[in-house]
Amino acid sequence: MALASGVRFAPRALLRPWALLRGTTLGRTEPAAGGGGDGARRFGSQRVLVEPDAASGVAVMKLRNPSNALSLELLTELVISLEKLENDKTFRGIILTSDCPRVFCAGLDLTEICGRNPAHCAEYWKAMQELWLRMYLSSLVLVAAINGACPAGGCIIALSCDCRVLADNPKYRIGLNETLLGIIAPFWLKDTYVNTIGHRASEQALQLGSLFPPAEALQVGLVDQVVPEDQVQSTALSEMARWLAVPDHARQLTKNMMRKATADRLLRQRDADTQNFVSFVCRDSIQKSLQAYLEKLRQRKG
Ligand SMILES: CCCCC/C=C\CCC/C=C/CC(=O)SCCNC(=O)CCNC(=O)[C@H](O)C(C)(C)COP(=O)(O)OP(=O)(O)OC[C@H]1O[C@@H](n2cnc3c(N)ncnc32)[C@H](O)[C@@H]1OP(=O)(O)O
Repeated sequence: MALASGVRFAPRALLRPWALLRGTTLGRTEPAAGGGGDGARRFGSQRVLVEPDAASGVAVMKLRNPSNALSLELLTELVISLEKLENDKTFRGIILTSDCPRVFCAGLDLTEICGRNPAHCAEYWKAMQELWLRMYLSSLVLVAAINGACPAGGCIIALSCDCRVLADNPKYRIGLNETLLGIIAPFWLKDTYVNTIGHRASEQALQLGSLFPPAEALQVGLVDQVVPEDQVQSTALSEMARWLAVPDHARQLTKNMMRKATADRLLRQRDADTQNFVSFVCRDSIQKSLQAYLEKLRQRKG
């Protein structure tokens, strides 16, 4: 499997991705609902459903994990689906959206880093880096159709796309709220934020752990459009058409020119970034606050 980073990254899950997917439908195709014609075959896995439309060259990728928390399995399945579409010259764009009601993506799956050993935390963080690198540098046009809450790691997934359309619902807030959980966004999340909304706005939003409701997200430039919920998908398709109207080679080289330095910074320090992450999250104090936070989330439900 070709990796965005070259040769250094080889988490067990990605070396044996199919082992994780035993019993799932990844690799199998089935007719899309209401489809059946050319290009209407969907494929997917337990946690990622892909609805490809060969005629338009656009695939809709739907996340369908509980709360779309980024578990190791979800990260792995996302990378595999992305790679599959990247390698198929039929496709020029992906619309990324959620199949879970009210949540686009809940960010890091905190159960992957709470009560786990350092080796697991390292494997998990490398998978997170890998997904970000692949999305951020993807040659395809990625449009995020954000149809639910989008905190922290969810916001990073959205920021890795080329364009963001957010549903106009005050509950669907978006931003990097790490500081409020007592954790710190690593430099590459910070860089992605700065590249999108600028230095001063990022400085404020990161320190305050701001989660922006739709109108404010639009104002600060975190999203490109805010539309009624039932128009998110159609607006994402219109945005996609606008981006696909540009010749691929020119758009791809320009994207690379804009993003490469940010990605290279992580590639140069990937191991150190992993070590920082692991030593930080494995501290007793951080483990205690993660535990308390997870407990709060579980109780809130009841
Ligand atoms: C100095 C060196 C520094 C080095 C770097 C160090 C650290 C870097 C780490 C930085 C990166 C952090 C990025 C992150 O993503 S942290 C995660 C942040 N995410 C959140 O805070 C979101 C928490 N979730 C929510 O706010 C809500 O769940 C919601 C997304 C708004 C959805 O609300 P609702 O629809 O009401 O769903 P529930 O709240 O009932 O949740 C359902 C279910 O899902 C569980 N859950 C939710 N989020 C997570 C999660 N992120 N991880 C794990 N599990 C989650 C929740 O507990 C419920 O579970 P049960 O059904 O089992 O009860």
